[in-house]
Amino acid sequence: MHGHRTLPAHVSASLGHAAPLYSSLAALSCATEPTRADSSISSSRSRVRVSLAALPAPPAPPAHHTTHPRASRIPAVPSDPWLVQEDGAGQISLPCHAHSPSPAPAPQLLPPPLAQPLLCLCYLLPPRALPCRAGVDGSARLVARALARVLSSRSLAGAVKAVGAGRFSRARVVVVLLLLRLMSMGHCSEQRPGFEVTKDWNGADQVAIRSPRGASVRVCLHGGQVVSWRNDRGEELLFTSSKAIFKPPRATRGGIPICFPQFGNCGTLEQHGFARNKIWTIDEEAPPLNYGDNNNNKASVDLLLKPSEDDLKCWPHCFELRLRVSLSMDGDLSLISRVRNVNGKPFSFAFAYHTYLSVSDISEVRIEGLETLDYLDNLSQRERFTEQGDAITFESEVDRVYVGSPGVIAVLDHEKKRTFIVRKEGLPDIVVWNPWEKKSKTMADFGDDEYKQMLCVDAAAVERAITLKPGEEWTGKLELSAVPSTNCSDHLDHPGRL
Ligand SMILES: O=P(O)(O)OC[C@H]1O[C@@H](O)[C@H](O)[C@@H](O)[C@@H]1O
Repeated sequence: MHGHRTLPAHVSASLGHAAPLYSSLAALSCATEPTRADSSISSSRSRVRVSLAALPAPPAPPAHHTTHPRASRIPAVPSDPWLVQEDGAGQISLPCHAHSPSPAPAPQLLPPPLAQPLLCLCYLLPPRALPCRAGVDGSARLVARALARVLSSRSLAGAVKAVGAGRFSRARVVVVLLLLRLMSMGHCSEQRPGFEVTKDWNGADQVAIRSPRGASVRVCLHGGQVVSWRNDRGEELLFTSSKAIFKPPRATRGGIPICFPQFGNCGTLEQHGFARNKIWTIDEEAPPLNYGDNNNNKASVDLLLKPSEDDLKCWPHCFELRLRVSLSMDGDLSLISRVRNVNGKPFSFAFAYHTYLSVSDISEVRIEGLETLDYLDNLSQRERFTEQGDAITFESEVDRVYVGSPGVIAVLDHEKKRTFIVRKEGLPDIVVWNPWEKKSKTMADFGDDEYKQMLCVDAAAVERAITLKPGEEWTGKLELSAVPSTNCSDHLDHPGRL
């Protein structure tokens, strides 16, 4: 049976904003050449073969697994968010099946006079102009060409002939092409690859992003908290306590809790503010970032927190707190937070990425980049001291706010021969915390000896509150890389690379 076909969700995701175009073309194809859409077609000239034939349907998702509306546009195979696969012989597989929570909408037929230039467009768009993941690895053009072939013919000329009878001057085709290209380029910088949404222990949504090389990050909507960051060998880079309590409204001991709008107990709110205890939402409509964040080669998810009625009672300021969590191809993790004042009057806040780094043994760890800085010692009523010359090492409890710190610091784990490079923007301070033995024993959600395996190094704005006037927005960025210690000097030599 041959009816109008929509593109599989996999393919739609890879085509991004261009997907409706291809769907329409697919519909046209089915209308004109019904037998071809379900069969494998080979082009001996191009050696491109596209198989739209039935592939095994993916297994039904487990009961605890939901697919977010946006995630329905991403591959069913979560380990491949970059989607389009291409083998050495130039073969592209476009699986027909992808589970989608809602029935696919019926495609709209394009009138041939419109379809003709659009088909040309499929052929002519350069990869970068396609606002999609496939564009990142350069295979969008191949997909477009292959699709066009499946739709109608083996060559552009044949395809155009098969699709429409209308005649267009070259100039008109070029104008349409340029317009569409401009439109797609506008979306290009903000287009983000997909992610997978599952449930955590408490039924709260959790977002997973995976890079093709195997690195991954998981973010919990409870707290907007990154709870796991793994490198491409699958090694966990963030610490989470074995005694962590994963139950809202308690903050989870580990990962990267967001401290907002208060840091510590310096204010009237609960310790570290309420953001880490709230349920965030996935932000489908995140506005573009004001400054350049090169999202190519990154997969990301945008989260949003707005104050509830209860929040407004204890902190009467209307805000929007956005968090973009991105994972690069290399496995670097970046967090970009934006706080917008949607209030009628100014407000001030503190902020910190309370980052629990996983270390081999705290006695083997040192921090470079904070030497000679002033710090406020939380263990001495925030008295101000100056760090003396050397890299910071650990022999007892530490709870300090290093003020006016540089944009890049390094945390070296001697035993693991691993260095965390911490880059930050918009966050002048670095908080360093390790509870050590005695305090560990007083913490219900922390193992007695776990202080040896963690070190909190928080990019933060603590000493001086950030003030926003009505309508103003603040941005604070953290980027984390974990590199072999032998390579870390490269990173430290380029402090401006954020
Ligand atoms: O137990 P919490 O609220 O997660 O805070 C842990 C620590 O977080 C650190 O950032 C603070 O500097 C410490 O003072 C605090 O003890």
